[in-house]
Amino acid sequence: MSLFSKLKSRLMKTSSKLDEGLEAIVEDGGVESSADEAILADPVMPEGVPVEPPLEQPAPIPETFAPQTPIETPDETPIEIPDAVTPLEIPVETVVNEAPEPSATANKPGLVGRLLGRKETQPVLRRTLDDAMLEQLEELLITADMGVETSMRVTAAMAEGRYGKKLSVDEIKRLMAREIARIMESVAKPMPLYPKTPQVVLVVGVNGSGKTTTIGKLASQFKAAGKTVVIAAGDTFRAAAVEQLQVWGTRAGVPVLTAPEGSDPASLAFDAMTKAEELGADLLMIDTAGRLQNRADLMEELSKIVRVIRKKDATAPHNTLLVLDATTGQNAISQVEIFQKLADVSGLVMTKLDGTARGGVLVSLADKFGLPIHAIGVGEQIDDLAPFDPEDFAKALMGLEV
Ligand SMILES: Nc1nc2c(ncn2[C@@H]2O[C@H](COP(=O)(O)OP(=O)(O)OP(=O)(O)O)[C@@H](O)[C@H]2O)c(=O)[nH]1
Repeated sequence: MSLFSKLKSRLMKTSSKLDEGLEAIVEDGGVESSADEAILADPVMPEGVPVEPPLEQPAPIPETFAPQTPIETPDETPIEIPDAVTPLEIPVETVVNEAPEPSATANKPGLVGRLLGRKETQPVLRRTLDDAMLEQLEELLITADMGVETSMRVTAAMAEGRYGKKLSVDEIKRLMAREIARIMESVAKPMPLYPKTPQVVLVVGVNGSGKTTTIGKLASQFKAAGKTVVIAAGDTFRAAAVEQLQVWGTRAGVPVLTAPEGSDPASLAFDAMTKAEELGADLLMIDTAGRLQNRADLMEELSKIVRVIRKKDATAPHNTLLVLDATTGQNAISQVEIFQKLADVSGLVMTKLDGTARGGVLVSLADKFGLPIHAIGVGEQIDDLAPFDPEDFAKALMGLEV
């Protein structure tokens, strides 16, 4: 199964919610019209046109992490990621030359066609885009957790130049997917890898958001890329959290450094730095506690970890990943606001996008904060961490085919 098909099947809850909603909206006052009517109404959106304008070059294949020019050591060459980690299944856009010319899409058969028995195009239900319809579309996006502002932005963009025109469900989906992909384009950035080692990755987020699982998945991908990884179980106050991380370490084949229950997480982080240096590790991933009940304590805990690791490397941590749970919907927005105050968040990973009808929250996050989205979690298995591709995501969210 291609990565896109997998993503699409995993995002089914959000897309089917949007699908059902869109059908109900178009049925409400929609009239049947021939398929070619849309072309007359809106020449820029013939059916089958790709969401994005055709690319001259094939789109780059996204990964959950990427080599990048170092901050501190600009002379060193970026690390090369072996092909083993390239998500080979990701389809490269091949639709470039397949978009039919509008005239070719107006495929009502002529006399010869009719004589040869070609069928008339099936009539499609379309509704005229007016204020009432726009309001309904906006509400639908809000129910998928896209947030009020982002939902308004998406519907306003799709309405531009199309007010009073007739639109079908499929046309609305394509217009929306195009706008969503546009909003998310600038935040789709794989996690940067630096030549400086050990690269310290601090992983933050509320308990249960999927930090442990994401660390395990990332460690497994790094390992497959030939990197040496060390994990530090920084949530020393919860034995269950440490055990869970050990399970993931075993799965990924990566050592997990632990400390006795209740010991100082900063001291563990310091020891982990020492160990990672001794082992010549490329990456040190530090799990942290996510108790928001006492924010002052958590802030102190996180800043102490940072202070201590900076004694060994003044540039650390090199990444601070905030892990967010998609099933919390708009609550993820306030989590970003809180963690931005607690730590210097450098990028996001959104988990549990499978099985939730609230996948639109990622669009809202991208629109509101513009923080890089490195990867998305689409299941509980070790390989269920996908690179974030805005176009595939937008299409999957809207239930469209590539
Ligand atoms: N369906 C699904 N479940 C996920 C995903 N990521 C994590 N989970 C599940 O979410 C639950 C919590 O994940 P953890 O990784 O333990 O979360 P945590 O943030 O480390 O939580 P604590 O250990 O309590 O701090 C587990 O049951 C995971 O299997 C995902 O992408 N999809």
